[in-house]
Amino acid sequence: MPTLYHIGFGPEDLGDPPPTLALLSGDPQRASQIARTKLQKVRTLSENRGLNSYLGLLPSGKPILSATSGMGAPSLSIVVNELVQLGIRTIIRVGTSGSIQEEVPPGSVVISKAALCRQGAANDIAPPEYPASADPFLTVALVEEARRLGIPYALGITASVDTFYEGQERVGSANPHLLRSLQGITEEYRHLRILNYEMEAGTLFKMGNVYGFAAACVTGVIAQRTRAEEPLLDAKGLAVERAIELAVAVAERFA
Ligand SMILES: O=P(O)(O)O[C@H]1O[C@H](CO)[C@@H](O)[C@H]1O
Ligand SMILES: O=c1cc[nH]c(=O)[nH]1
Repeated sequence: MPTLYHIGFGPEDLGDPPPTLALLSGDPQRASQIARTKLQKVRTLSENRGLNSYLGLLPSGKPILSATSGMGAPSLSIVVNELVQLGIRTIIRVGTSGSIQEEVPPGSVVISKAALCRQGAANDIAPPEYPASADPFLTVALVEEARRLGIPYALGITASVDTFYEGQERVGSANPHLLRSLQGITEEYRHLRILNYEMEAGTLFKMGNVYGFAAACVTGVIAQRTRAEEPLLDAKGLAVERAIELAVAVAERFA
């Protein structure tokens, strides 16, 4: 098999034994942070299109990938498809999200057991009503590690949508008109006990169920939508560090 077109590396780049688990960040800087701070003997596989991918060893010596999905489901779907073609069988999304519940504070993490998947790309993979559910074993492991490490977490349902502004009911943006169908949607989701907004988990979960790989998602909470629309940069560092620490601890158990 040649180099995969978008991710920019192929089977011959993966070493022996090749990794079967990938930590997948939306942000290439986070993929790099994971590699730099948590892995040993790191090799940059590609920085094609900003889809930075790193191969490295966990402290136990097991190889994993730290890769980038880019923002949103279309980009994630391409990266995940190509990673699975290369033999990846476990994917943990390490992301950021905005809380819509008062009791899920910035700086904490959300472990998604399933997603409300309002994402167009996912409809090319399975019907809208197909379950966007996370792998139960990975998800329980994330909860166990959060408890062991003393990381504040919430376990629940995530809303995965296609847009950061309109789809997450942000009104203070360049768009002067929020569709009537989106006005009040956050309040409705709050009553449905959805915890947070982000932009990839639902499609990742559906892909996991259809393709037959294990998928999970942990996101650091960087916005409190019960109070404001803007991301809180002061909370971001800790939230992301916690999400990374959890994902790496679970990777040790599943790689
Ligand atoms: O921080 P990442 O992993 O990119 O995740 C979140 O951040 C981006 C929006 O700011 C979207 O990709 C959303 O899902
Ligand atoms: O509010 C937020 C924060 C991060 N990512 C999102 O998609 N929404």
